[in-house]
Amino acid sequence: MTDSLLSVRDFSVVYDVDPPVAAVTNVSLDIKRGEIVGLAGESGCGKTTLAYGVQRLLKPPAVITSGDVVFHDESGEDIDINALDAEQMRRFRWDKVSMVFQGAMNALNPVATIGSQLEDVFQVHRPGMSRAQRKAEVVELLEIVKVGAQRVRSFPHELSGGMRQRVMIAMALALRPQLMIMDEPTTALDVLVQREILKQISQLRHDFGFSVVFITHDLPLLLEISDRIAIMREGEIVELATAERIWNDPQHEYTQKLLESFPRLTGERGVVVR
Ligand SMILES: Nc1ncnc2c1ncn2[C@@H]1O[C@H](COP(=O)(O)OP(=O)(O)OP(=O)(O)O)[C@@H](O)[C@H]1O
Repeated sequence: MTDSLLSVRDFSVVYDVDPPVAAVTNVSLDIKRGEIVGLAGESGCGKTTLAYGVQRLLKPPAVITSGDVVFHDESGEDIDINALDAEQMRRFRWDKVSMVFQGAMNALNPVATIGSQLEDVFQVHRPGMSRAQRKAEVVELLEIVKVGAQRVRSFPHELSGGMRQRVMIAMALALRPQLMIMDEPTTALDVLVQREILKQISQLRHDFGFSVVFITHDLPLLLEISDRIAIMREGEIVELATAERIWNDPQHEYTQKLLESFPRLTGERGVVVR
């Protein structure tokens, strides 16, 4: 089994508008098994387009103009994502790769309990599961993400933003995927709640062994949580290195500028606790 979980080669996406926007240009990236890769860069640099693109989640006017994406499954099989049909892709997305979207916590159905929404995931993707098994899985998930099983009958509005986001993480975790893509998962939350959730994501990946692609414009946050960080600028990855290296010895001028743009990093060393 290879150490690499997802290999992206020469991946490019253009928005076919007038004039066309080259949102992602020739990106190559390997995500290793069990690692957290941060994707950082200013708004509009192409982070979301890249993350959605590799999962074939983009809609017109987006056009993938080049690139290969291969998923190295834990079974040993290599899955060429370009070659999957719509149904295979749909299954792949939840089973192998799951996603926590920007503002996901507001995507919960307001008139259904969180327990029933979690159960739905199993009903759709594990149709052979009994009702009792589904309920047991939901209880376990709520415990894992520290929402607590007693909340199973709560409606989304009865939970805080942080709790709702934990429910979304539980949903993304439900089918035990090998990769979780998180797009600004904590941006809407206050700093303390954000920290707790980050700690938990880090702990969960140790417990379950999945990899994480963590997207945010918040570089200080990525320095804390990531093993490696890819710095994106205008559709290209300009630097990819360990978090330590990005922090202590950034090579690219743009990375240096980006680090300087965060006042909480330019103060005393050691502001970043890893
Ligand atoms: N539907 C679209 N039509 C045309 N251009 C688009 C479309 N969606 C995104 N773009 C452009 O593609 C580029 C990359 O956008 P993208 O949303 O991927 O960046 P991002 O780094 O994720 O930004 P943010 O952090 O604000 O989400 C930007 O220049 C954006 O304006």
